[in-house]
Amino acid sequence: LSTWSQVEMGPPDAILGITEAFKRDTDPRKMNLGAGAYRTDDGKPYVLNAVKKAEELLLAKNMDKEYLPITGLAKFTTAAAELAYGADSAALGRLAVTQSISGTGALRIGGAFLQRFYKTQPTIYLPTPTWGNHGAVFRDSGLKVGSYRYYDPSTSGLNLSAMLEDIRALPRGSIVLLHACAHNPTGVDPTPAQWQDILKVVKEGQHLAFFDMAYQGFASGDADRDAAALRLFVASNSMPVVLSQSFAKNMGLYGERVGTFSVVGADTAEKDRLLSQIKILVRPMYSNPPVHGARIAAEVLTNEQLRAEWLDEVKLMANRIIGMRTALRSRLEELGSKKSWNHITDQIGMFCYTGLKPEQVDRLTKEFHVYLTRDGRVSVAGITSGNVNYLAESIHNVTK
Ligand SMILES: Cc1[nH+]cc(COP(=O)(O)O)c(CN[C@@H](CCC(=O)O)C(=O)O)c1O
Repeated sequence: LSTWSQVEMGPPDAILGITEAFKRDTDPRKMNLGAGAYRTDDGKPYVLNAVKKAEELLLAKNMDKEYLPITGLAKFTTAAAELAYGADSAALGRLAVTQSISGTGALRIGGAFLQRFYKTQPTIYLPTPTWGNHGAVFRDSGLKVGSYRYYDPSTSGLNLSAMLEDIRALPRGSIVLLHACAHNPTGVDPTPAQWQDILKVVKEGQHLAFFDMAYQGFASGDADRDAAALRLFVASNSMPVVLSQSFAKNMGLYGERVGTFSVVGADTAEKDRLLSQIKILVRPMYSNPPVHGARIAAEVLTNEQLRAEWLDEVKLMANRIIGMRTALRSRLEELGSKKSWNHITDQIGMFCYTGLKPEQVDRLTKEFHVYLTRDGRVSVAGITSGNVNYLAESIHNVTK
């Protein structure tokens, strides 16, 4: 009898498993609208020019491969924090920031940190729906996981009153996870005025705001605009704020795993204490982070020319996605679809929450070779001018 005979076969990942199924499909019409990874209009992954130039500059420097400090490359974490909080933010001087293994790693450090230092047996409350991996990351961090209402299927928009009601009802001092911009999977973001309402109830409940910012710049094409909610909460200085930041999408550094986790401290002395404990937590987790991606991101963020080019490319990616939203919606309307598709262009960021039912998704995949997650989420980045008509016809066929 093998040592591992009791180990069962686990299910494929709800998101990453879609790409595996897509790769197995041999039909030439196949489309991968699963994982949130940017594709150009010819359907290819995109390595930003700013990133390529940064790598050339790095190569010329003949750098060594020594260990980074536990909290990573300071040149990167400093620049990344400024990007997120704003270069003029009063919080920067008292911010405990560490490099992380992209956004997922930042969430995991955050979960572990809060489990160890934030009250006893804390619960984190996630929007309904939320990114498919959030629950597992925080459960595996030892947190209890709850939820609050967020999306309104009847309007394909935000159910603000329900969200505020649920947050008001949370136990005092709960952890509330908030998507800073480009909500995944719905693409539904609160307006600036709605963020003010959310701030008010988080403050009243003395809750901790855990911002997950995985798409800064990618949502609106404007990095400052996409960070507005985070900066609003930090500037209010009225509740604890922590942030997980990812450069996977906005810098195209997916596989380089580049991100940060940060805690806003009360002052520099507190920042030092926080950092000392984050180091003690990270050291036995993975000791220190990968160097190459952080060097690329630091180069792009601190070299004026590369930074400007990068911001142009982020806007280019965001605009291509917005263009595909418009093309898909108008094609569906041209086909005479009786359903309302306004939400396709009202929603923002990488994803469109189509409202397709799981059985309609199954038909899209089986009959039309269109791959997307069963909740009906479409990664708009996978849509191109070459396949948008076929996609519209396929969706029309399963929703008639
Ligand atoms: C909200 C959110 N937070 C964190 C992450 C973590 O990303 P990373 O920096 O690579 O660790 C992602 C990626 N989610 C998209 C990418 C694939 C994945 O699920 O992972 C997605 O939902 O498709 C998010 O959508």
